[in-house]
Amino acid sequence: MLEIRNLCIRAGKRTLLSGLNLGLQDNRITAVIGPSGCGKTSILRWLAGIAPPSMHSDGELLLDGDAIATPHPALCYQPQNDALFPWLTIIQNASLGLEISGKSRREAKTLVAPLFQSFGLQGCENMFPSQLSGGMRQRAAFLRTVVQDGRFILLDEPFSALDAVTRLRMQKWLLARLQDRPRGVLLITHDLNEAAYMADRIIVMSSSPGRIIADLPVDHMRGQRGETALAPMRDKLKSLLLEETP
Ligand SMILES: Nc1ncnc2c1ncn2[C@@H]1O[C@H](COP(=O)(O)OP(=O)(O)OP(=O)(O)O)[C@@H](O)[C@H]1O
Repeated sequence: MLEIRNLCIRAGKRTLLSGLNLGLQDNRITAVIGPSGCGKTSILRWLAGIAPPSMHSDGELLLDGDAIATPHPALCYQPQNDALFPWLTIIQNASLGLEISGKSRREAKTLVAPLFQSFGLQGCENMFPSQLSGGMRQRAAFLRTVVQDGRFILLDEPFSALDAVTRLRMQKWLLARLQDRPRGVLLITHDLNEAAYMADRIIVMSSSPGRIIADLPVDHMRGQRGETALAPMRDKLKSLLLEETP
């Protein structure tokens, strides 16, 4: 269990978050939705230990009841922008997290290479990020994050740059991967259908300052949610967000 306790974030005189508490269960997908600017990315950056110096953060992070410092090897983070290094090839970028965690370059490439096919990146291994489309770069960043196999995976709009079919393919890939290797996932998304389709639990946030206004369990089994299950949840999320957005 990963627990955020009493997280306060300020940027200058502005309070973004004031006393946010959130527990994330192992092996569950928790989606976070909320209006633009309510602080979703700021929470993830804080969890990843990369909050910008212009923000002042205060709060406690506990893993199985013990306070931990960040960055922490149990937490893998995919930022909203792909953050690929332009001077590294795609396979070098995708292997980087594994290398940082102690794998040899060869070992890391052996683990990463077989996934290029499923990610639609076959043939791009030795290209540089500037030679790829935005959607391809986002998939490379997603690949880099999931292969690290952290106990908790923090995803900030991981599929936002993908076309509808590729997005669905990647969502299904992640669900299948989690079936084989259960992990806790914190998924930030603006796509209400994605939240309703993928998550076991959906947190709805409001802004100024950011706070949790709803914490909704999703009853149906992941990956087996047809339109009759998805539609009422989407409607509920939409009405909650409409109430909160001026
Ligand atoms: N480096 C920074 N320094 C100061 N303020 C920042 C910084 N980055 C973001 N902010 C401000 O913090 C607030 C929250 O931003 P954040 O990116 O966490 O929101 P968000 O909910 O993820 O938004 P979105 O859904 O648009 O990605 C915004 O008002 C933003 O302007």
